[in-house]
Amino acid sequence: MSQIKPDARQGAAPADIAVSVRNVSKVYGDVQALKDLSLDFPRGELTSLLGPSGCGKTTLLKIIAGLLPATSGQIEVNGKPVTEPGPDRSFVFQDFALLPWASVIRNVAFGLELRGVAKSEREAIAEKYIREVGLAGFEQKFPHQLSGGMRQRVGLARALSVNAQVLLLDEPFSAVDEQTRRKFQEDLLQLVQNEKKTFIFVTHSIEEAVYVSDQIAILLPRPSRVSEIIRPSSFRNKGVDNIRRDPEYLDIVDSIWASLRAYVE
Ligand SMILES: Nc1ncnc2c1ncn2[C@@H]1O[C@H](COP(=O)(O)OP(=O)(O)OP(=O)(O)O)[C@@H](O)[C@H]1O
Repeated sequence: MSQIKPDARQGAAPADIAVSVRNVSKVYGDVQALKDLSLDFPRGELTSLLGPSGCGKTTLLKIIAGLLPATSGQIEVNGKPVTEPGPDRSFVFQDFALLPWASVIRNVAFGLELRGVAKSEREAIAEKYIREVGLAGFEQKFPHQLSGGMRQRVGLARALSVNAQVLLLDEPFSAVDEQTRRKFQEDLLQLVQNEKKTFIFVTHSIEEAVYVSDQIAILLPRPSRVSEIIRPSSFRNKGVDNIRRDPEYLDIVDSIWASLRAYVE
């Protein structure tokens, strides 16, 4: 692994940066949620934001999505300042945000429908991503006929089908059981490899962050700042079944827990 202190990050992170967060602060009334936070997200990689509850992870994700203005500082996606939501980014919400009256295929194709893409074309694209997230055969089902985990996959397929280059995932696996969660994590690794998109992933789980990430940004609270950036190196290509017993994986999990345990009330 490489551990990068935030102020030394430029030297060690890959040069091809898809999303750059520079000196971002966010104040809600008298709560300073983020303070002078800077962080780079390398293109084609998955970066996790990990930190105690209330440390501003969702706030940062929403600012990158353009759903919330920063109080100060800049965000750039592919070198362009973010001022509002745009087609280059897609947010997968914690609570699914599916259309209850629409079938899986219509839900997945919905972003393309809004963009005026013809029905046959958008359904072909939706089919591809429905397969890729493991929902083949469920195209004509409705959200209430699916488990929470399956609904989450519909949200992910919808985000992929609009071909956004940056996918923002806010605790996408929090509502599913442990076995489903593990399967999702494996699938996510595969998706990151296949899709070459930039994933920004919020999670509360140290193990999950280490399992799925190319880069982990540890955020500490009150006010939120980046305390450490960790880039696991040795286990990523050893196969999904071997990661959890890899010595580097176990070391990183332990060292993150040592950093965060003081913040658990
Ligand atoms: N709309 C809001 N108005 C006022 N304060 C807010 C608002 N949204 C978030 N906050 C505060 O900002 C801080 C950061 O919240 P945020 O939800 O970004 O943290 P988080 O790390 O995502 O938390 P969690 O892990 O619990 O989801 C918290 O103190 C929270 O109470």
